[in-house]
Amino acid sequence: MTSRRSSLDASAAHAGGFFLDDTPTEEVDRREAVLESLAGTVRDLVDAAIRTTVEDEEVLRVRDDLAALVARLRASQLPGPAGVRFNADRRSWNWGNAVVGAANGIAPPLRVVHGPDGCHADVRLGAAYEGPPGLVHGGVSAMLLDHIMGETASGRRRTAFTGTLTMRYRRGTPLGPLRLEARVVREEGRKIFVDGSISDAGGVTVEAEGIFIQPAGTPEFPRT
Ligand SMILES: CCCCCCCCCCCCCC(=O)SCCNC(=O)CCNC(=O)[C@H](O)C(C)(C)COP(=O)(O)OP(=O)(O)OC[C@H]1O[C@@H](n2cnc3c(N)ncnc32)[C@H](O)[C@@H]1OP(=O)(O)O
Repeated sequence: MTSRRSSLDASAAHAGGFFLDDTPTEEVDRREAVLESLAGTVRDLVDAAIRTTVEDEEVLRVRDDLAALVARLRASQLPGPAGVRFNADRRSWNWGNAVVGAANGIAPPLRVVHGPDGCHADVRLGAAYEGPPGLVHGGVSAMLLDHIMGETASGRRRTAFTGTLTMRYRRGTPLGPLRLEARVVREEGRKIFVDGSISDAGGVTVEAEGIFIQPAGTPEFPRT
């Protein structure tokens, strides 16, 4: 088995909280597709584990099989979290991210679409995201909005951290298909004010207002 650490870790040089990594875009794309397919199966596993009704003995056999699979993946590991990396092409990848991480089986994952008036994402949340019966956990709603609003503030050209996030839960958000939207309302110096929402087929379920801050001294790139 080939270890990826040599190219995806040793080449990385720390740069302002992000990692400049010299892995060629083609190799990043290939590895991402492989990890993404694994994460999809892990996601399916999480849902299956929550909803299984098979007998106890079978659950315990599956547990043992899974422990053996985990040991195979542990044969070669990064020393810590995956971090955020980018290369000279400005191809960035954050495979462990809690919301969009391609390798993260507990990320929904959100696929954020950047448009001229803001960002949106369509997502289907299943049993793993339940809070009240049949409804999305309020913290999950906040997490997803935090991410899409942060990405909107960032605009793929600067770093923007959440300073303040205010949520208004108008009604329960049902598990199932949902749309998230976010847009920049205004900017004041390093502060970026962003509105966001989650909707189901019946309209808005959660509204949010956020103040995102571009940390002092961090670079701003031209829009792509
Ligand atoms: C190319 C790159 C692409 C990158 C893509 C990445 C996309 C990722 C998307 C990820 C999305 C996920 C996102 C996440 O999950 S981000 C993770 C969650 N957030 C954090 O961990 C942030 C922690 N906090 C900090 O790091 C600092 O406190 C920050 C950076 C926020 C400000 O520290 P800084 O030292 O810079 O601040 P300053 O004192 O110079 O003040 C500057 C101005 O800001 C105003 N202010 C300060 N604090 C707050 C506040 N809390 N609310 C409202 N306003 C605040 C302040 O009054 C002042 O205003 P004014 O007096 O000038 O009017």
